[in-house]
Amino acid sequence: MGHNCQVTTIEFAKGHGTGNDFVIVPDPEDALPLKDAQVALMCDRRFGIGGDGLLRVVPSEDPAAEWFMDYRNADGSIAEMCGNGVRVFVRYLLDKGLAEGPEVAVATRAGIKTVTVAGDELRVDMGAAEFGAVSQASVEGFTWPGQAVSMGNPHLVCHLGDEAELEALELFHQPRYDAALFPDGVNVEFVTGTAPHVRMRVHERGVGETASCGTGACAVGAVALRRAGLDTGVCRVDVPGGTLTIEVTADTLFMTGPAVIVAEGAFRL
Ligand SMILES: N[C@@H](CCC[C@H](N)C(=O)O)C(=O)O
Repeated sequence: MGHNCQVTTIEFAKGHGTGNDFVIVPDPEDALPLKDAQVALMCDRRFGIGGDGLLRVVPSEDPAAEWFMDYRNADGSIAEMCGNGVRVFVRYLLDKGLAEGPEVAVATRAGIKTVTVAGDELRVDMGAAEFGAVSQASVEGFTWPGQAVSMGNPHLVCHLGDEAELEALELFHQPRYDAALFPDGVNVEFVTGTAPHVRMRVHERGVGETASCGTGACAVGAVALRRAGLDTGVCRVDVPGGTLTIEVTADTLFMTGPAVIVAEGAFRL
């Protein structure tokens, strides 16, 4: 890559949702099956474009949706779902005239997600949070109990004592977790506050600490409501990059938040 004269250029856009940023690669012919190393290079903040993940826009094989979101983490690994990513994906489709609002169905590895334009923001039917075992996570010798939650992808939601503890947390490295419970890795959220308003930081599988994680905020909102004794309700989740609103209903969970496209270009691979 980059050492011979043959240069391939790849059209891309760049977008973010509450600071969780993505390289978007339109691939309407499904002709660019990017290798892990190529994804990692494009997501590299010094040697590439920079992003927490990559969203390849490819035709869907499911008749219920026109487009499939091929989501990859910054290290090139595949994840089942990305909540901020799906809003950014739909913002891109709408901007490019590849889909018509106000409701857009997107195929993902975690099934079809319906995204609805809600003023300046986008609201996603994420499907119900699935609660798993109680486990724990450790950072620098400190251990907190955590609740396993699946939003299609795996999460471990840990409640901390106070804001100072959350601020002081060192999330440069992957927190330690029970590898038997999460054989494919896990996204770990650290939370303070109680529903209807909580704050979180997150260490994402395949990425590191990010400014936001949509599926993580869904897991955190669902756990916060349950801890408050509520089966349904609304919880505001503040992340370092902004705010997401989580609504739990009797049979599903909605996430509402911003999605912005900030740049377009051609990457020389
Ligand atoms: N940032 C995403 C989650 C991306 C996938 C995650 N890192 C995983 O490996 O499961 C979101 O907004 O949900």
